[in-house]
Amino acid sequence: MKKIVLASGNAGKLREFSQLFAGWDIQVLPQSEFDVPGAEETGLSFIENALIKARHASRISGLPALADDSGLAVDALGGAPGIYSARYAGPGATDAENNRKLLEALAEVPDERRNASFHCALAFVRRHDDPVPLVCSALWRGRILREAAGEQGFGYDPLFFVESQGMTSAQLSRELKNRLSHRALAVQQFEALWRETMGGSDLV
Ligand SMILES: O=c1nc[nH]c2c1ncn2[C@H]1C[C@H](O)[C@@H](COP(=O)(O)OP(=O)(O)OP(=O)(O)O)O1
Ligand SMILES: [Mg+2]
Repeated sequence: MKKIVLASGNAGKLREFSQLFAGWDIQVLPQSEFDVPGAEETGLSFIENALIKARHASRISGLPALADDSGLAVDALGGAPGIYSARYAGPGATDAENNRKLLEALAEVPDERRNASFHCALAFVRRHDDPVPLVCSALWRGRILREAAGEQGFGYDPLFFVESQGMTSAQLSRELKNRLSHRALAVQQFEALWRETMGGSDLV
């Protein structure tokens, strides 16, 4: 089976991807298997950072690589923390620290102005210098609660209220989150691009 590297060190993402790619005829291996260290995320957009991470993992592993750059954009904060979501409370911040900082930043914001969206950009490269990467992105709308609820998922999930389900994304089953989320929607787009581009090719 063809192997690709999943250019992420985030255990929550890796769990979701293993389910999202379950039916595919490719083997998706985490970058830790190739001793790929985290890349410096110097881009100004999710897409730029996804490309940086994919190229970095492909360069080190010598395999095709797929990266996810994602985060939470809060309307009342002008789109923050955005691409800085993972480092919102500082370099190496934990999910709990980031969530606490978000609640503090929104302490004075009324319920009707707490809209937010999760964004996910995916980038796939066949080689580190691939000039025609596959790139796609998607978003998922929700609202930021005043306290955490739910134990599933990771990151900002306990604060992200999904209106259509009446619960946070940390209260959704793994299956349901993987049908509704920004990451699930981006993988659907990726599948279409993959079929269109890779169908019948020996590039990967
Ligand atoms: O479904 C999600 N549910 C909750 N939180 C989420 C989700 N998706 C992204 N997030 C948050 C987590 C982290 O604060 C940031 C991603 O940052 P991001 O740089 O893409 O990932 P990361 O540094 O954790 O791992 P890596 O870069 O190795 O993939 O957005
Ligand atoms: Mg990161």
